[in-house]
Amino acid sequence: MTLTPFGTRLRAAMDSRGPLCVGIDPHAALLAQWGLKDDIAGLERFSRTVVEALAESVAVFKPQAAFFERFGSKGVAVLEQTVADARAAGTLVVMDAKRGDIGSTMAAYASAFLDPASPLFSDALTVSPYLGYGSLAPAVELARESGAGLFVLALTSNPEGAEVQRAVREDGRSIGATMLAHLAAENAGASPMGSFGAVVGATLGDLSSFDLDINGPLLAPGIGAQGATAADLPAVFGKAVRNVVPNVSRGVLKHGPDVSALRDSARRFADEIREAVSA
Ligand SMILES: O=C(O)c1cc(=O)[nH]c(=O)n1[C@@H]1O[C@H](COP(=O)(O)O)[C@@H](O)[C@H]1O
Repeated sequence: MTLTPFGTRLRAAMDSRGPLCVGIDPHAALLAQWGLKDDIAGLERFSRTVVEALAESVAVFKPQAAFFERFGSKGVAVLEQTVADARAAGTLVVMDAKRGDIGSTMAAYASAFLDPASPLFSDALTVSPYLGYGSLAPAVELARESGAGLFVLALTSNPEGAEVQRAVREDGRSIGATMLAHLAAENAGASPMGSFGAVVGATLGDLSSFDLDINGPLLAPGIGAQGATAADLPAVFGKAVRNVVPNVSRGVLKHGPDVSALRDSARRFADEIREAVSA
């Protein structure tokens, strides 16, 4: 089965729903705050509530796999159901599993998340290129084949990322800039945009020294709990802001379990983003 390329599907979703991506991050502290137990039933209720509240309004959900994996196989079953429910409701799913390995093993990670026959098949997957961008080739190949996408960690939102990502190579280019250049090459010629995105934190301040014009999506975590705001987006991303998919997890999720409070919060973020991006 081959889907329409992820970049095309994402652009359509961004145009019709706005670009907001809500993270499904069932932190133990959030389960407690929602009055749920830190167990499978709590995890299941949390995830179902987020999908029911927001599946019709947001472009993308990004479930964070670790919060499900910590419950073992039953947690992974909830993750599968969450992905299936979200996709059945017409919302794109970016699986945040941050996979990255030597090529032969990367092929197995790719088939786990990017093969349409897999129970965990998602529209896109977050991947780490720090075993070398080339080690991601099996994932790039399978994504092209199935119509899925990737988000490659380029400039992450956390302060610790700089020691790797801003390190400068012999050719004078930073590692982060090199990842962006690889993605631009991957997306060359794609229209309306390619399926190979970069993760670039909204927390990073002025990024005008980086070429963010990769003809692909820029997943931008950091709004809300990590301190960035929607109003920061134009200053951080410049002209590339049109391709930004801002992610908010705790900033929205803390308003649950009340469905209308979750919806109001996501709507507020979406409005702020629209205002900032169109200004
Ligand atoms: O790949 C990611 O999604 C990611 C990359 C990054 O640089 N920073 C980052 O925060 N994330 C993820 O984005 C989400 C941010 O969550 P909040 O800080 O609660 O909005 C978490 O699931 C992080 O794992």
